Parts: sequence; C-alpha cells; structure tokens
Amino acid sequence: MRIGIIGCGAIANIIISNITSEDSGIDVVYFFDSDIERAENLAELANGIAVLDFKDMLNDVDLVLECASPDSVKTYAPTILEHGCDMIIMSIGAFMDKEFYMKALKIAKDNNARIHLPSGAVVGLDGIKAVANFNLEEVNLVTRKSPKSLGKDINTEEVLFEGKASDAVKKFPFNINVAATISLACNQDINVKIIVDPKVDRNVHEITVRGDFGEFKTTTMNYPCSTNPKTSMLAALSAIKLLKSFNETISVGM
Ligand SMILES: NC(=O)C1=CN([C@@H]2O[C@H](COP(=O)(O)OP(=O)(O)OC[C@H]3O[C@@H](n4cnc5c(N)ncnc54)[C@H](OP(=O)(O)O)[C@@H]3O)[C@@H](O)[C@H]2O)C=CC1
Ligand SMILES: O=C([O-])CC(=O)C(=O)O
Repeated sequence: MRIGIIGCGAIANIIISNITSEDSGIDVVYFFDSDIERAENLAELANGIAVLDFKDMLNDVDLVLECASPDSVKTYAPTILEHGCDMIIMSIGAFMDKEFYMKALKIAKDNNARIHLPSGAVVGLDGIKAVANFNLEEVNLVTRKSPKSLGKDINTEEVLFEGKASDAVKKFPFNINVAATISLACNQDINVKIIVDPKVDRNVHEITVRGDFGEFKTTTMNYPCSTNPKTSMLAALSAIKLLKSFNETISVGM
C-alpha cells in the first residue's frame, strides 16, 4: 500500500521512525507540509518525495494520512476523496461540523473511498462503539494537561472549558480531537471538561460511560510528544497500528 502524508510534524515523525515496509506492507512515499523544509526533512529520512502541492501525490497513492490540522482536513479531504484515495484522519475535530461530515461521507461513498479515524490518544473506543446503541445515560471526557501542553502561563489548576465536544474542538482545535472521536463513536455530542493542571506532566484523558450495559471508566495517562507537548505519543502509535492492521488476516478487538 502506497501512502502520502499531509503534515510533517510530531505524529508524522513518530510514524516514520517506527514503521518499515517489511513489517507493515506500507510504503510511505509522499510528504506534504505548508513548511516545505519539514516535508523535505521527513522525505529524506523515509527515502520518499516531498511535494509542493498535495495534489501531486494523488495519482500515485492508495491512502493519504492527514496529521496536520482540522482546517487542512476541510481544505484537502474533498479533493483526496474525489480521487478515490482512502484517508486516515488525525484531526478528527473537523468532523464535528455536521455539514462537512455529510459532505465528506457522500464524496467518499460516491468515489469508493474509505475514511479511517484512529482511536488516537484515548483508550476505550472499542467499548464505547459496542454500547453506543444501548441507551447511554452519560458519556463524559475530562482532559487534564499541563500549562505547556495547553499553551498557558499559569501555576494554579483551572477549568478552561466545560461544555459540549462540538464547542471544545472549536476552542481547542489542537488539544481535544479525542472528544470528537468519542462523540462520533457513540453518536452523541459528549460532555467535555478541560483542566489545565501545573501538577501533571502527562496528557490525561478520563472517560466515563454509563448506560443499560453498566458502566466503565478509562484513564489514559499519556506521555506528550517531545516536539509537540499538545500531542500524546499514543496518537501516533494508534495510527501505526491502524496502518499495520490493513495487512492482517486475523484482527483482534475493534
Ligand atoms: N486524534 C487524536 O487523538 C489526536 C489528534 N491530533 C491532531 O493531529 C494533528 C497533527 O498533530 P501533530 O503532528 O502533533 O501536529 P504538529 O503541529 O506537530 O505538525 C503538524 C504539521 O502540519 C502542518 N500543517 C498544519 N496545517 C497545514 C495545512 N493546512 N497544510 C499543510 N500543512 C499543514 C504544520 O505546519 P504549521 O506548524 O506551520 O502549522 C506542521 O508542520 C493536529 O491537528 C492534532 O491536533 C493530535 C493528537 C491526538
Ligand atoms: O494527544 C492528546 O492527548 C489529545 C489531543 O491533543 C487531541 O485530541 O487533539
């Protein structure tokens, strides 16, 4: 499978450093970034090709992996899907815009393309998907990050946001894509609290789900990426696992 990457930052660098075509059947060939130097550096590392225009990769890839920004999804995904290329999208917050979601869905269906949204920086999506249609009374996400991760200069704990996921992704587009992933998995605009906490050095996501099935809670205490503290390492690792799973005969879990 031939892949092109859009966005050559923290997630892309972890993916390239941890995936080989021998163990995955994946060839990451093209690299695009608004900063061409970043695309060139990563292309050099991966023995690939940096492109000045994302369209230059579309005739030669099976799948485009977006790890750039929610705006980039809205700008590039329609053209990519029209080409019949599959996509993995990390900036999942873009899909909380219902109109855009429906548009992307239609283009993908019309062009026989698939859109994959990895579990990213949280655990528990398997369970959330399983119980989604069984009368959920409560789905909550509490995210706790350091001032560095949230770009704040404060030394006391503070609730920065309390509300719905659809608002959270607008106010914190680079910190709370996981709220969109959970919302899409259970088909609800979930409740989100974002806390800046000087006592933590992890990106912590606590999910609580309650309904007819019972209740579960998951806590993910992520190490942030060294080059981008907003982003957890697990986000990149989940994309790597998803890429490798395309080549599996037996798949375990969801
Ligand atoms: N689903 C999940 O669980 C998670 C999702 N994410 C999301 O994944 C995305 C990538 O994260 P990460 O690798 O840490 O981000 P980085 O900021 O480290 O890298 C993103 C790169 O993409 C570039 N870029 C941004 N917008 C565009 C655009 N429109 N066209 C071309 N290049 C662009 C950036 O350039 P510049 O810096 O100049 O903007 C930067 O070089 C982010 O949107 C992030 O919020 C992150 C963590 C978890
Ligand atoms: O990586 C994380 O911990 C979560 C994150 O930034 C996001 O969901 O956008």
